[in-house]
Formats: sequence, C-alpha cells, structure tokens
Amino acid sequence: MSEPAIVLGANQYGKAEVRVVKVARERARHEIDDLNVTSQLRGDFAAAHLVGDNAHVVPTDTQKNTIFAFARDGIGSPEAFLLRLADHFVSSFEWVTGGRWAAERFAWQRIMADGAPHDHAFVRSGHEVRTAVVVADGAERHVIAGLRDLTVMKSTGSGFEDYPHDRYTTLAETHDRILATDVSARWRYARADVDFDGRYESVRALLLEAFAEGYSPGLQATLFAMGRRVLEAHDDIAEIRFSMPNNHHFVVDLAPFGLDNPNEVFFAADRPYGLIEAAVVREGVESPRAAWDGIAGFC
Ligand SMILES: O=c1[nH]c(=O)c2[nH]c(=O)[nH]c2[nH]1
Repeated sequence: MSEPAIVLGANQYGKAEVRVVKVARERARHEIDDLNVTSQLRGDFAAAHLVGDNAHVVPTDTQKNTIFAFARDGIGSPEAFLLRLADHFVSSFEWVTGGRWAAERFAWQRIMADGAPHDHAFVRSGHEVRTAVVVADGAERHVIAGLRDLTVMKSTGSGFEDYPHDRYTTLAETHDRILATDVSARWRYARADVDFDGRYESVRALLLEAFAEGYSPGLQATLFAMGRRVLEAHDDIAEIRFSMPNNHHFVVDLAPFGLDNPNEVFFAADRPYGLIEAAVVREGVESPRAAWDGIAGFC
C-alpha cells in the first residue's frame, strides 16, 4: 500500500497584536482608542507554502500598515473597525476569500484634575479588556464581541451544598461563602448591523446585575443566570459563552490565636481554582463552528 500524499491543510496568516492608539484631537478634549489588533487572511495561499511563490502573499507588514492607515479615519467600535478591515482585504485581493480579525480594547478614563475630568490626561481604568472577533468567509460575516478579566466578588449570598461526597471529599458544605471570579464572556451577534458600543455597555451591565442579584447555589448556576439575562434582553445576540474561574476564598482558622472567625478573614488562594465553562444558547439555533474556531479558552 502506498503512503498517502502529503498536502497542505487549513492555513491562515497575518500580523498578530498590532498595538494601535488613535487620539482624536480635533477638539481640545481628546478621545483615545487603544487596541491590540490581529489580522489573518484566508484564501488561496497554496503556492506560497508548496513552491515558495509569494505572488498571493499580501505581506503581514502591509496588513499591519493597513490597520494604522484605517485608524487615521477613526476606529469607532472594535467590531466596526474589524468589519472594515475584513471588507477591505476580501474585496481588494480576489484570492483572499476570508479571514479572521481580532481585537482587544483597553479602556482609559479621564484623570480628575482641579475638580474636573482632564482634557488629555488619562488613567487606565479597570482590569477588564473588551474583545472582538470578526470572521469573514466570502460575503458572510460572523461578529463575536466579548470581555475578559471582569473581576467580581460577592461577600455573601453564595453557597455550595448537596454535592456528592465520596472517600476523597473534604470540602465542607456552606450556604454563606465568598463568590469571586474573573468573567470572560464572548457573545455572537445574529447580525452585523448592531450598535456595538451600546450593546457592549448593556451586556456588561446585565452580566454584573445578574452576578449580584439573588442567592448563588454555585458558580454554574450564576453563569447560566448571567447568560440568560443577556439573551432575554437582546434578540440580536444569538448565543453567549463563558469561561469563569472560581477564585476560592478560604476561611482562616483563627482558633489557635484564641479568636473566632465568623466569615470575616479569608485566605484568597490564587491556585488551584475551579474553572467553569459553558455556552448559553437559544434552543434550535445552530452555532456556526467557523465563528468560534480559534477562540481559545472556551469550551
Ligand atoms: O460553585 C462551585 N461549583 C463547583 O463545581 C465547585 N466545586 C467546588 O469544590 N466548589 C465549587 N463551587
């Protein structure tokens, strides 16, 4: 039997992590967009791989330059910026049939100075990062928005009980514990003509609200409540996926020091941590694999 021939499989290429900062300075009050953008082209690049023919290889350097050139007109929402890049590359080179464009956006807030928000001095706000991915396949566009490292905690209103016990179980049941996590969420829009900035702010607020409200019997239940809240509020969001660590806080035994500890002093462990991941979806609505391929850290 002869060996199967060795052929080229799936491929994409581009420039990763282009850090672009755009300052809008038409007015004295400047605005800042701070992004980390990755561009990857898909299409007919077989000759480059098989025989070193670069005739179809739009240089990664050109892809980087295009990101900077497009920023000159303003960035706007990360999703809209990525859609512009996708449309540009797919329409400019006939052998480019699609691609994947991803962005992280870092938030800056005005520094308060002399009792007022400063016009051009900023402080990085929060730890969380807004994320966006656009996948293009011909005329089709998938838009996935998201956030990561949205760190939240509730100091009560959470427990974990009624789980199976076996010979290795030492965890004590509780109906009063700290619940803490760093929310990573990605949601897929059903359409590409959405007010992306408005939706982002709304989804972030809904996630926080659902985390805060009610009693949490487990991080799994809280995750689902957060996802359901978002899907119930927004028809144009098809599905939402989460990856959330359970950042354990252990009650410290202060008895050796003659002290009680009624859930007041905790050891915040950084590892190991529980890791809870799930998708919250609309029944019967298919999730396009192509949209999610390459998004690491979500099941
Ligand atoms: O909310 C929780 N979910 C779990 O699956 C789990 N497992 C565990 O040890 N503690 C917790 N807490």
